[in-house]
Amino acid sequence: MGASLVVSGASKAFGGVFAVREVDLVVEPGELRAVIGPNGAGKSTLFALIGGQRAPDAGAVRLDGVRIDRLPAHRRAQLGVSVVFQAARIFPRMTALENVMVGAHTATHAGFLAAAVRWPAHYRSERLIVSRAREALARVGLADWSTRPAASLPLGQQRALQLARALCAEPRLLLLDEPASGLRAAERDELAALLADLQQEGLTMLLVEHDVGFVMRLADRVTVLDLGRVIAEGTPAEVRADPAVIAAYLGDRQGSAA
Ligand SMILES: Nc1ncnc2c1ncn2[C@@H]1O[C@H](COP(=O)(O)OP(=O)(O)OP(=O)(O)O)[C@@H](O)[C@H]1O
Repeated sequence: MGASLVVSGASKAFGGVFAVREVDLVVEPGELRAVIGPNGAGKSTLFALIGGQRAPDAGAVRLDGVRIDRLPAHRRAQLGVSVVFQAARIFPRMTALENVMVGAHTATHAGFLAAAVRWPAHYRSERLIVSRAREALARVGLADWSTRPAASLPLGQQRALQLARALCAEPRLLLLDEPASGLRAAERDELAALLADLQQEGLTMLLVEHDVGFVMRLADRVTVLDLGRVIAEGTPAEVRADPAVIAAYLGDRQGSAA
Protein backbone atom coordinates (compact mmCIF):
# COMPACT_ATOMS: atom_id res chain seq x y z
CA MET A 1 0.00 0.00 0.00
CA GLY A 2 1.18 3.48 -0.78
CA ALA A 3 2.18 6.07 1.78
CA SER A 4 0.52 9.38 2.57
CA LEU A 5 2.25 12.55 1.47
CA VAL A 6 1.71 15.81 3.29
CA VAL A 7 3.33 19.05 2.18
CA SER A 8 2.69 21.92 4.57
CA GLY A 9 3.54 25.55 4.09
CA ALA A 10 6.33 24.76 1.62
CA SER A 11 8.11 27.72 0.08
CA LYS A 12 11.12 28.03 -2.17
CA ALA A 13 12.48 31.24 -3.66
CA PHE A 14 15.17 31.87 -6.23
CA GLY A 15 16.86 35.27 -6.00
CA GLY A 16 14.02 36.65 -3.91
CA VAL A 17 11.30 35.41 -6.28
CA PHE A 18 9.02 32.67 -5.00
CA ALA A 19 8.84 29.62 -7.24
CA VAL A 20 6.70 27.82 -4.62
CA ARG A 21 4.84 29.84 -2.00
CA GLU A 22 3.21 28.38 1.12
CA VAL A 23 1.97 25.30 -0.64
CA ASP A 24 -0.16 22.79 1.26
CA LEU A 25 -0.85 19.42 -0.30
CA VAL A 26 -2.33 16.26 1.20
CA VAL A 27 -2.16 13.10 -0.90
CA GLU A 28 -3.94 10.10 0.60
CA PRO A 29 -2.44 6.60 0.47
CA GLY A 30 -3.25 5.02 -2.89
CA GLU A 31 -4.22 8.29 -4.52
CA LEU A 32 -3.06 9.40 -7.95
CA ARG A 33 -2.61 13.16 -7.71
CA ALA A 34 -1.79 15.37 -10.65
CA VAL A 35 -0.15 18.76 -10.29
CA ILE A 36 -0.76 21.04 -13.24
CA GLY A 37 -0.31 24.72 -13.96
CA PRO A 38 0.80 27.12 -16.65
CA ASN A 39 4.46 27.69 -17.52
CA GLY A 40 6.54 28.80 -14.54
CA ALA A 41 3.76 27.92 -12.06
CA GLY A 42 6.22 26.11 -9.78
CA LYS A 43 5.44 22.50 -10.69
CA SER A 44 9.04 21.38 -11.20
CA THR A 45 10.17 23.16 -8.06
CA LEU A 46 7.44 21.55 -5.93
CA PHE A 47 8.35 18.18 -7.45
CA ALA A 48 12.00 18.71 -6.48
CA LEU A 49 11.02 19.67 -2.91
CA ILE A 50 9.23 16.33 -2.56
CA GLY A 51 11.80 14.20 -4.38
CA GLY A 52 14.74 15.77 -2.58
CA GLN A 53 16.49 17.46 -5.48
CA ARG A 54 15.90 20.70 -3.57
CA ALA A 55 15.23 21.61 0.07
CA PRO A 56 12.42 24.05 0.91
CA ASP A 57 13.24 27.45 2.44
CA ALA A 58 10.26 26.94 4.76
CA GLY A 59 7.62 24.34 5.44
CA ALA A 60 7.65 20.57 5.72
CA VAL A 61 7.24 17.45 3.61
CA ARG A 62 6.07 14.30 5.38
CA LEU A 63 5.85 10.74 4.19
CA ASP A 64 3.50 8.73 6.41
CA GLY A 65 4.01 11.41 9.06
CA VAL A 66 7.82 11.31 8.91
CA ARG A 67 9.59 14.51 7.92
CA ILE A 68 11.71 14.04 4.82
CA ASP A 69 12.26 17.61 3.64
CA ARG A 70 15.79 17.89 5.05
CA LEU A 71 16.92 14.51 3.75
CA PRO A 72 18.97 14.09 0.59
CA ALA A 73 17.26 12.36 -2.34
CA HIS A 74 18.92 8.99 -1.76
CA ARG A 75 17.69 8.85 1.85
CA ARG A 76 14.18 9.66 0.65
CA ALA A 77 14.55 6.84 -1.88
CA GLN A 78 15.38 4.47 0.94
CA LEU A 79 12.21 5.56 2.71
CA GLY A 80 10.16 4.70 -0.37
CA VAL A 81 10.15 7.77 -2.61
CA SER A 82 10.90 6.79 -6.21
CA VAL A 83 11.27 9.33 -8.98
CA VAL A 84 10.77 9.01 -12.72
CA PHE A 85 12.45 12.00 -14.33
CA GLN A 86 11.34 13.47 -17.60
CA ALA A 87 14.71 13.20 -19.29
CA ALA A 88 15.65 9.58 -19.90
CA ARG A 89 18.33 8.65 -17.41
CA ILE A 90 19.27 5.38 -19.00
CA PHE A 91 22.55 3.72 -19.76
CA PRO A 92 22.14 3.46 -23.53
CA ARG A 93 24.47 0.54 -24.23
CA MET A 94 23.36 -1.57 -21.29
CA THR A 95 20.42 -3.90 -21.77
CA ALA A 96 16.97 -3.07 -20.49
CA LEU A 97 17.40 -5.64 -17.70
CA GLU A 98 20.79 -4.22 -16.67
CA ASN A 99 19.31 -0.72 -16.56
CA VAL A 100 16.64 -1.86 -14.13
CA MET A 101 19.21 -3.78 -12.06
CA VAL A 102 21.27 -0.61 -11.64
CA GLY A 103 18.15 1.04 -10.25
CA ALA A 104 17.64 -1.79 -7.81
CA HIS A 105 21.23 -1.45 -6.58
CA THR A 106 21.24 2.31 -6.15
CA ALA A 107 17.70 3.11 -5.15
CA THR A 108 17.26 0.38 -2.57
CA HIS A 109 20.61 0.38 -0.91
CA ALA A 110 19.07 -0.16 2.54
CA GLY A 111 16.86 -2.96 1.27
CA PHE A 112 19.80 -4.36 -0.57
CA LEU A 113 21.95 -4.40 2.55
CA ALA A 114 19.16 -6.00 4.52
CA ALA A 115 18.88 -8.60 1.81
CA ALA A 116 22.63 -9.18 1.93
CA VAL A 117 22.41 -9.80 5.66
CA ARG A 118 19.52 -12.19 5.29
CA TRP A 119 21.10 -14.00 2.38
CA PRO A 120 24.54 -15.22 3.41
CA ALA A 121 26.14 -15.44 -0.01
CA HIS A 122 26.48 -12.28 -2.08
CA TYR A 123 25.54 -14.03 -5.30
CA ARG A 124 22.18 -14.89 -3.85
CA SER A 125 21.32 -11.23 -3.35
CA GLU A 126 22.56 -10.61 -6.87
CA ARG A 127 20.11 -13.26 -8.01
CA LEU A 128 17.42 -11.56 -6.00
CA ILE A 129 18.16 -8.32 -7.84
CA VAL A 130 17.94 -10.08 -11.21
CA SER A 131 14.61 -11.64 -10.38
CA ARG A 132 13.22 -8.37 -9.04
CA ALA A 133 14.41 -6.57 -12.16
CA ARG A 134 12.74 -9.19 -14.37
CA GLU A 135 9.53 -8.85 -12.40
CA ALA A 136 9.59 -5.06 -12.77
CA LEU A 137 10.20 -5.33 -16.52
CA ALA A 138 7.27 -7.73 -16.87
CA ARG A 139 5.08 -5.40 -14.84
CA VAL A 140 5.57 -2.59 -17.36
CA GLY A 141 5.19 -4.89 -20.38
CA LEU A 142 8.88 -5.03 -21.30
CA ALA A 143 9.57 -8.71 -20.59
CA ASP A 144 10.39 -9.36 -24.25
CA TRP A 145 12.79 -6.43 -24.40
CA SER A 146 15.07 -7.41 -21.52
CA THR A 147 18.17 -8.23 -23.58
CA ARG A 148 17.88 -5.27 -25.94
CA PRO A 149 20.21 -2.29 -25.51
CA ALA A 150 18.21 0.44 -23.83
CA ALA A 151 19.03 2.96 -26.57
CA SER A 152 17.26 0.78 -29.13
CA LEU A 153 13.93 1.11 -27.33
CA PRO A 154 11.39 3.66 -28.63
CA LEU A 155 10.75 6.62 -26.30
CA GLY A 156 7.56 5.11 -24.89
CA GLN A 157 9.43 1.98 -23.89
CA GLN A 158 12.31 3.99 -22.48
CA ARG A 159 9.83 5.75 -20.24
CA ALA A 160 8.40 2.37 -19.22
CA LEU A 161 11.96 1.23 -18.52
CA GLN A 162 12.42 4.11 -16.11
CA LEU A 163 9.15 3.20 -14.51
CA ALA A 164 10.37 -0.39 -14.10
CA ARG A 165 13.54 0.88 -12.47
CA ALA A 166 11.53 3.03 -10.07
CA LEU A 167 9.22 0.12 -9.24
CA CYS A 168 12.18 -2.12 -8.51
CA ALA A 169 12.79 0.01 -5.44
CA GLU A 170 9.34 -1.01 -4.17
CA PRO A 171 8.21 2.59 -3.72
CA ARG A 172 5.49 3.80 -1.39
CA LEU A 173 5.34 7.09 -3.27
CA LEU A 174 6.05 7.33 -6.97
CA LEU A 175 6.84 10.77 -8.38
CA LEU A 176 6.55 11.25 -12.13
CA ASP A 177 7.82 14.35 -13.87
CA GLU A 178 5.89 15.00 -17.08
CA PRO A 179 5.69 11.29 -17.94
CA ALA A 180 3.66 11.89 -21.12
CA SER A 181 5.98 14.46 -22.65
CA GLY A 182 7.26 13.62 -26.10
CA LEU A 183 5.19 10.45 -26.36
CA ARG A 184 3.01 9.63 -29.37
CA ALA A 185 -0.72 9.16 -28.78
CA ALA A 186 -0.51 5.35 -28.70
CA GLU A 187 2.43 5.49 -26.28
CA ARG A 188 0.53 7.91 -24.09
CA ASP A 189 -2.41 5.49 -23.97
CA GLU A 190 -0.10 2.62 -22.98
CA LEU A 191 1.46 4.73 -20.25
CA ALA A 192 -1.99 5.76 -18.98
CA ALA A 193 -3.04 2.09 -18.79
CA LEU A 194 0.13 1.25 -16.89
CA LEU A 195 -0.41 4.04 -14.38
CA ALA A 196 -4.04 2.97 -13.99
CA ASP A 197 -2.79 -0.54 -13.09
CA LEU A 198 -0.46 0.87 -10.44
CA GLN A 199 -3.34 2.97 -9.16
CA GLN A 200 -5.43 -0.20 -8.82
CA GLU A 201 -2.60 -1.77 -6.81
CA GLY A 202 -2.83 1.11 -4.32
CA LEU A 203 0.46 2.85 -5.02
CA THR A 204 0.48 6.56 -4.10
CA MET A 205 1.51 8.62 -7.13
CA LEU A 206 2.10 12.28 -7.75
CA LEU A 207 2.58 13.39 -11.29
CA VAL A 208 3.50 16.77 -12.61
CA GLU A 209 2.25 17.18 -16.12
CA HIS A 210 1.98 19.73 -18.87
CA ASP A 211 -0.48 17.62 -20.86
CA VAL A 212 -3.69 18.51 -19.06
CA GLY A 213 -5.78 16.08 -21.11
CA PHE A 214 -3.54 13.19 -20.06
CA VAL A 215 -3.98 13.82 -16.35
CA MET A 216 -7.68 14.64 -16.48
CA ARG A 217 -8.59 11.07 -17.36
CA LEU A 218 -6.22 9.50 -14.82
CA ALA A 219 -6.02 11.56 -11.67
CA ASP A 220 -8.18 11.04 -8.60
CA ARG A 221 -7.59 14.67 -7.72
CA VAL A 222 -5.83 17.56 -9.40
CA THR A 223 -3.91 20.42 -7.77
CA VAL A 224 -3.47 23.55 -9.85
CA LEU A 225 -0.53 25.87 -9.26
CA ASP A 226 -0.13 29.37 -10.57
CA LEU A 227 2.73 31.71 -9.68
CA GLY A 228 3.86 29.30 -6.96
CA ARG A 229 0.53 29.06 -5.15
CA VAL A 230 -2.26 26.49 -5.13
CA ILE A 231 -5.16 28.17 -6.93
CA ALA A 232 -7.49 25.18 -7.15
CA GLU A 233 -7.80 21.59 -6.07
CA GLY A 234 -10.43 18.93 -6.66
CA THR A 235 -11.60 16.21 -8.97
CA PRO A 236 -10.72 16.64 -12.65
CA ALA A 237 -14.30 17.81 -13.37
CA GLU A 238 -14.24 20.35 -10.53
CA VAL A 239 -10.90 21.75 -11.57
CA ARG A 240 -11.83 21.95 -15.24
CA ALA A 241 -14.87 24.07 -14.37
CA ASP A 242 -13.02 26.35 -11.92
CA PRO A 243 -12.95 29.96 -13.16
CA ALA A 244 -9.57 30.62 -11.49
CA VAL A 245 -8.07 27.71 -13.43
CA ILE A 246 -9.56 28.84 -16.71
CA ALA A 247 -8.26 32.37 -16.12
CA ALA A 248 -4.76 31.13 -15.25
CA TYR A 249 -4.58 29.08 -18.42
CA LEU A 250 -5.99 31.81 -20.63
CA GLY A 251 -3.16 34.00 -19.36
CA ASP A 252 -0.65 31.31 -20.30
CA ARG A 253 1.16 32.10 -23.54
CA GLN A 254 0.90 28.49 -24.67
CA GLY A 255 -2.77 28.24 -23.71
CA SER A 256 -2.29 24.55 -23.03
CA ALA A 257 -5.46 23.86 -21.05
CA ALA A 258 -7.58 20.93 -22.22
N1 LIG B 1 17.07 27.29 -10.50
C1 LIG B 1 16.32 28.37 -10.64
N2 LIG B 1 16.84 29.59 -10.57
C2 LIG B 1 16.07 30.71 -10.72
N3 LIG B 1 14.76 30.67 -10.93
C3 LIG B 1 14.17 29.47 -11.03
C4 LIG B 1 14.91 28.26 -10.89
N4 LIG B 1 14.05 27.22 -11.03
C5 LIG B 1 12.84 27.75 -11.23
N5 LIG B 1 12.91 29.11 -11.23
C6 LIG B 1 11.78 30.03 -11.41
O1 LIG B 1 10.75 29.62 -10.53
C7 LIG B 1 9.48 29.70 -11.17
C8 LIG B 1 8.80 28.34 -11.18
O2 LIG B 1 9.54 27.47 -12.04
P1 LIG B 1 9.20 25.93 -12.22
O3 LIG B 1 10.21 25.39 -13.19
O4 LIG B 1 9.09 25.29 -10.90
O5 LIG B 1 7.77 26.00 -12.90
P2 LIG B 1 7.02 24.92 -13.79
O6 LIG B 1 5.59 25.05 -13.41
O7 LIG B 1 7.66 23.61 -13.63
O8 LIG B 1 7.23 25.50 -15.25
P3 LIG B 1 7.24 24.73 -16.68
O9 LIG B 1 5.86 24.19 -16.88
O10 LIG B 1 7.56 25.84 -17.64
O11 LIG B 1 8.29 23.66 -16.58
C9 LIG B 1 9.74 30.28 -12.55
O12 LIG B 1 9.53 31.65 -12.49
C10 LIG B 1 11.19 29.96 -12.78
O13 LIG B 1 11.77 30.92 -13.65
